[in-house]
Amino acid sequence: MDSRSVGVLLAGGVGQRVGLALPKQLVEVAGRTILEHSLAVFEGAPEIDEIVVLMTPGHTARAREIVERGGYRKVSKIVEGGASRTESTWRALQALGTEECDVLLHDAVRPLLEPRIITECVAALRTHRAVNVAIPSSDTVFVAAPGPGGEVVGEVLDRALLRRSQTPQCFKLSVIREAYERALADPEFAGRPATDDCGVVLRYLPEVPIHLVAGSERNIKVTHPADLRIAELLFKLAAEA
Ligand SMILES: Nc1ccn([C@@H]2O[C@H](COP(=O)(O)OP(=O)(O)OP(=O)(O)O)[C@@H](O)[C@H]2O)c(=O)n1
Ligand SMILES: C[C@](O)(CO)[C@H](O)COP(=O)(O)O
Repeated sequence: MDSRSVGVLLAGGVGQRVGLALPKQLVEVAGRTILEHSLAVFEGAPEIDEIVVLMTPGHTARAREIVERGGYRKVSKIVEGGASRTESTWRALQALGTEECDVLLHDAVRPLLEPRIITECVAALRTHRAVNVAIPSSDTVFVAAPGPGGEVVGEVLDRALLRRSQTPQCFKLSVIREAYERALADPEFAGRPATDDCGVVLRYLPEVPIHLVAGSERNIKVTHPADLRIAELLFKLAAEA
């Protein structure tokens, strides 16, 4: 029998880099909030049984309104997010309890996620315990090094080996829970946090291979003000296609 699959929408951030009064997931793009675009993708995915939303403190009532008005029946919980992305993930794991399931942790601010990626992630979790979504880098990437007048180009990395992580990042619940329990027990974790959930698994459960599913250039993370315009354009192009 297939496992229950839970989509976790991480929407607990404040959107400091976008710099608006509202968290960016509550900003409207192409006629609806970014949060609602992401909700719609998970609600419409036949592989997803349940959705848990992590929302910025002070905005859970708005999230509930969006969920109720949009009729997103798979949403089982709206939980307050933590002070960092990893804290929000941990809160989501606590809200899920201990019964084994597949967990797909998604940045709510990636509203252009394609259903194909969810399908492939859920399929991959039948044979793998951890799955990431990634794309190759089309830019050359190097390590910046301190130089005489500021930063200079340090080591140029082998681009053929480089990938850019996206979301959803997907795990058996027992795996991601164990990784987080070890991270939270490590006094050094707070001072050197991971920038994504795969980073937590890689550091604390290195014996678990993280299988890769191909992401998409469209699956952008709305991070800076220009990304709102890019997302709008991508939705427009999709509607015209
Ligand atoms: N405490 C946090 C911080 C981030 N996130 C979520 O993680 C995703 C990726 O984070 P990011 O793009 O960094 O969002 P913000 O933290 O809101 O942005 P910023 O860093 O510019 O403040 C977003 O969907 C965001 O809402 C979260 O659930 N809880
Ligand atoms: C999880 C992530 O989207 C993978 O690329 C990224 O690490 C999130 O970074 P952010 O600084 O929290 O936006």
